[in-house]
Amino acid sequence: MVADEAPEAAKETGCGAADPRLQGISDAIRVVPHFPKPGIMFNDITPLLLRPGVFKDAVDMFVERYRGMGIAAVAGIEARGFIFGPAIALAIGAKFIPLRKPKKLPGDVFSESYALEYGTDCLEMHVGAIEPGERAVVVDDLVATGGTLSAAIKLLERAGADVVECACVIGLPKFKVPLFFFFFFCRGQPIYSLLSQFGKGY
Ligand SMILES: O=P(O)(O)OC[C@H]1O[C@H](OP(=O)(O)OP(=O)(O)O)[C@H](O)[C@@H]1O
Ligand SMILES: Nc1ncnc2[nH]cnc12
Repeated sequence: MVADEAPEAAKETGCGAADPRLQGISDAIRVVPHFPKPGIMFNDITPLLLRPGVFKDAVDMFVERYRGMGIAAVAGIEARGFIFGPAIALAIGAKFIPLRKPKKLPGDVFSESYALEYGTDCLEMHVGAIEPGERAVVVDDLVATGGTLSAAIKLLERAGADVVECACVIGLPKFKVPLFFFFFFCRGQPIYSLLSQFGKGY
């Protein structure tokens, strides 16, 4: 069942309000109140994954945006960035870089800690995964406070990468700085999200 508070198609994030695929993507997001903590409205993308056509629409929209842009690497954030990132990377001919939670990667790593809507966490990336000057896109399912994306951008920039954009299915207004600024930019990098939750009372 998909709750009617599901995010709306983004109006101004560059993907075009009229794209008919966005309604199906929006309809396939389930909002679960009070998960994993009281007060959190959890946006669950798993119903979308059960609809292959809708899942493909979401991946295709990212691929259409990033194909031909000289993107060398798609960096996916554990865990839900691992669902969308590899498909996008393969389709645009880029490598996939997993940005993992602590102590999962066996080699030398860069580490960045960050604050979450419901806790704190850390991301790690293998040293040598990306070369200085390579163009990268960061992929995740959702941006809320932007803390996770900020940590991902910091990791890539520490390795000398050129982070072109961050790509998410859902943008939630959990902003710590003025709304307009933060929705479109995270550490100076643009955020492209297919859906947004503006005006829904979050
Ligand atoms: O914009 P932010 O406030 O940083 O929140 C967004 C992050 O939160 C969720 O992951 P979570 O940390 O819950 O990890 P999980 O995917 O491993 O459950 C989501 O998949 C993003 O990575
Ligand atoms: N409200 C939310 N729903 C799903 N994932 C999240 N990550 C951070 N906030 C979230």
